[in-house]
Amino acid sequence: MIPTPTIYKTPQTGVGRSRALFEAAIERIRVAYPQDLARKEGIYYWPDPLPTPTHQRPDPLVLFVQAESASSRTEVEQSQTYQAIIPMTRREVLERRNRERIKPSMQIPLGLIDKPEEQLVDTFLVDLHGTAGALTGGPLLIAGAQHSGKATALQTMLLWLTTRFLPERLRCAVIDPFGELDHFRELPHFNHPNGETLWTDGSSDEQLTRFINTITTDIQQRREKFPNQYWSTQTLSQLWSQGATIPQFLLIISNYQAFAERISAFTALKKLAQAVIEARMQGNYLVITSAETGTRCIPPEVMSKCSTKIGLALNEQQRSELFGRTSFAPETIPGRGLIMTPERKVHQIQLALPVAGKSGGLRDEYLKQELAQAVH
Ligand SMILES: Nc1ncnc2c1ncn2[C@@H]1O[C@H](COP(=O)(O)OP(=O)(O)OP(=O)(O)O)[C@@H](O)[C@H]1O
Repeated sequence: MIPTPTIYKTPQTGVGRSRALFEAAIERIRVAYPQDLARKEGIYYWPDPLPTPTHQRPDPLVLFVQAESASSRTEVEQSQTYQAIIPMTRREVLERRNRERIKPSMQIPLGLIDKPEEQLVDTFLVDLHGTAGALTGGPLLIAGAQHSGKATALQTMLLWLTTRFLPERLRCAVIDPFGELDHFRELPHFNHPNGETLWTDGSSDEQLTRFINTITTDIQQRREKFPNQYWSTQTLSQLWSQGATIPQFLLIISNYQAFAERISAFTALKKLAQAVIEARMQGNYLVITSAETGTRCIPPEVMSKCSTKIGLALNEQQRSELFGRTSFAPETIPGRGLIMTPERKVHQIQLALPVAGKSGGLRDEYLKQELAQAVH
């Protein structure tokens, strides 16, 4: 017989007190009626809350299962258990891609999503390819305040994609004005067949123009080889299975707002973004991050085409620009944000770190070591 939990009346004196009471009540129910027992009796049970990075535990959610043998990790770190969104180590995923015939996919696991109406916490996937129309996938915008987790989200995304796909299956190009993705720069996924590294900080118009020309020429050539109507009967997946090696192409423009003051660079970037957006069916994909959401920082023609938008620690006006007036303010936690789902509902998400580690400095070091592992 399970005792009914007792919830004591406590005078409510403010938000802090009501939250404490709420959490205490949940804790009592949890103790009185454990999840396993509830499941056995066929009772629907609420899922665990989204993992929250704290001072003591800054890395509760990571992309891959952390390999125990990572020799550089401290003993404390090795003994920690992490919630991983992919139930495999990175090495296992690398081995699998060398062994198996991998299909093209721009579904990227980025964290966890809370769906209270379904009493469900699920893997949060963004889908850069998408299938049927707006909001089911397509260009992604990650907008967030400073230090909200934009660069980390890009690192998690790049770690997943470059682990999952061999360089001949995925080509990446990055505009990274603040050097936040430098660790990935040496990966062969950024090498263009013409010998260029598809990487720029965009600090000079000349550099940016060269980078843009290389990409737009590629898009044009792919379009000439495989015109639009061709893709109504063929998919990249079919082409791969017939032995064609056409890589998926991903362009990342990090910190778009950094170009707002440079009119010619801003215009050139807009044209590049539009060219990639229009060539999605031919396997070209776009991800943008920005610390600002206004039209001065992201051209409306680009913003309106970003059918997936993630908002991290935004103010009220920015949230309403992204999600409309109905959205709510999540707690200010690194990697915690909002996303609008295809049903036009706004949900909370927690993004995963690329690797575990007690501090930003250590995580940086571990990420560098991970990426140094052979990719072939
Ligand atoms: N998903 C996450 N889980 C835990 N910590 C995170 C997460 N995302 C970011 N952080 C931490 O928050 C801090 C800021 O992250 P990040 O540099 O990615 O933010 P940013 O928005 O790119 O910042 P900036 O505006 O300075 O470029 C870092 O210390 C990082 O480790």
